[in-house]
Parts: sequence; C-alpha cells; structure tokens
Amino acid sequence: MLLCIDCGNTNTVFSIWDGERFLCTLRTSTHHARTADAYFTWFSTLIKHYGIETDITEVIISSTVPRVVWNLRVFADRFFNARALVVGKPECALPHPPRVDEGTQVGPDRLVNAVSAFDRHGGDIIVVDFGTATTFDVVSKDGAYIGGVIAPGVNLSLEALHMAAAALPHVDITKPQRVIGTNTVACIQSGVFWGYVGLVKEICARIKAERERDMQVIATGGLAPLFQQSEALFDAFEEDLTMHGLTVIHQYNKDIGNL
Ligand SMILES: Nc1ncnc2c1ncn2[C@@H]1O[C@H](COP(=O)(O)OP(=O)(O)OP(=O)(O)O)[C@@H](O)[C@H]1O
Ligand SMILES: CC(C)(CO)[C@@H](O)C(=O)NCCC(=O)O
Ligand SMILES: [K+]
Repeated sequence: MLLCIDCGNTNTVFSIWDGERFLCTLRTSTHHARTADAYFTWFSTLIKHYGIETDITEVIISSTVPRVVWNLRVFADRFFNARALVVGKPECALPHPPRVDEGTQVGPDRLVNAVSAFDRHGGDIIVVDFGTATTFDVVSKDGAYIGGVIAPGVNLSLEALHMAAAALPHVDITKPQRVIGTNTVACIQSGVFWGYVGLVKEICARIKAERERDMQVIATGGLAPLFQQSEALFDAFEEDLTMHGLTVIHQYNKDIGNL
C-alpha cells in the first residue's frame, strides 16, 4: 500500500491508497517541529480507531513547507522501512516537466494538481485550489504545468483584516444572501465572498483569453463547494485532486523504473 502525504502551509493530509481506492484520509495541522515519532503516534492511533488494516510499503510526499520534509522522511523510513519519493526533488520524475522561468521552484502541490487534472481530464485545464493561498495552475494541451496565478487564500484574507484593523473581528467565511452588509460581520463576509467570486471569474476569463481557447476549470480545496454555490464557477469540484495526483506520480516513477 502507498501512503500519500500532502503537506500544505496550514494542514497536512495523509491518505492510504490500496491500488484501487483511498482507505482513509487523516488531517493534522502543519508544524515544522513535529517529529517522526509524533507523526506515528498520531497516525497509528487514528488507524486503530478506524479499524483499518494497513500494510504500507511505499510513501510519496508533496510538501509546500521544506522544513517538514526531513521529519516525514524519517517517519517513512523508521516506521514503514520506505524511502519516500518527494515531489519536486530531482529523483522524482514528472510525466511532463513544467515550462516556467529558469530557477523557478514551482510549489509541489501545484505540480501534483497539474498531473492529476491532466490524468483525469486531458489538457487545456485550469486548476483552482482554495488552500492557504488560492492558486490557479494552468495545464497545457500536452499536460505540462505552464504557469498560473497566486492570490491570498480566503481564510488568510479574513485573518489579515482582523489582524490589521483594530475594530474588525475574526469572521468565518459564508455565502451572504446580499451584497450590502448592514453589520460589520456581514460587510466583511460580503467583501471576501463576492470578492473571491469576482477574482475567480476574472482570472479564469483572462487565462482563457490569453491562451485563446476554452479551458475546463477544475476546483479543489475545502472552500471550493462554498463558492460553487453562488454560480457555476467551475466545471468540476474534486476533493481528492491532489491525492490522486500523488498516486499518478508514484505509478509513473514505478513505470519508468525509477523506484
Ligand atoms: N464552510 C467552511 N468554512 C470555513 N472553512 C472551511 C469550510 N469548509 C472547509 N473549510 C476549511 O477549508 C480548509 C480546506 O483545507 P485545504 O486542504 O483545502 O486547505 P488548507 O488546509 O487550508 O491549506 P493548505 O493545503 O495550504 O494547508 C480546511 O482548513 C477547512 O477547515
Ligand atoms: C503557492 C503555494 C503556497 C500554494 O500552496 C505553494 O504552491 C508554494 O509555496 N509555491 C511556491 C511558488 C510557486 O508555486 O511558484
Ligand atoms: K492543499
């Protein structure tokens, strides 16, 4: 079995792939100081709680936080006797190398999203990922990541308002019924919710215009369904997009004899 680890700036997600389906998905907050032993304590407790029979022999990691990789590698090595494949490292091959400016370190989560979307839908795709940042990953017709857009994440924008303005409270995102807020909370929710609806529409329209073609828009990340409620911003929502991409990249490295 393959353990897929997707480490974002806010949350780290573990998912076990048995070759046909994901047996479970476990989420913890990202802490660079968490040790391999601490990961295992947490992981084994939950696996036992859910009564999952696991036989993990392989591990793949995507991490947007470089400092956590070392402890995750030790975790894979110590507890599963596995040498982890780490996306973005030279030893991890990708089906299509990214076409970006020389010296650019594309976020591994974005590379994984591009591979995943191409595997499921073919090329000419925009992936919108609502994580710590809201990212747009542009996938060419032949499946390469060719660039994109990075905007502040929804929760980050809400947090920034609260942090910077003494009179603004912490607010959770929700879909407001109206645009004109008649209290502070409603005003903030309107600004962020409708602001992001506009941001997604405008950026996707401009990407399509720049590429001079229609493109499918695939959304992922916990907040995507909330935004889809307003109007059809995306052609599809795929909760497991990044995890699926990790399985595809792992299989690709096996197929080319890299593992
Ligand atoms: N209705 C909602 N209101 C507020 N937050 C939500 C809602 N639905 C999901 N979320 C949050 O969205 C986030 C989705 O996680 P996701 O993995 O997409 O990104 P992240 O963990 O925030 O960022 P990163 O992957 O960069 O660490 C979770 O933190 C979850 O608590
Ligand atoms: C943009 C984030 C933070 C989104 O998780 C991540 O992909 C990242 O750190 N990227 C590095 C820069 C880039 O992707 O161009
Ligand atoms: K993510």
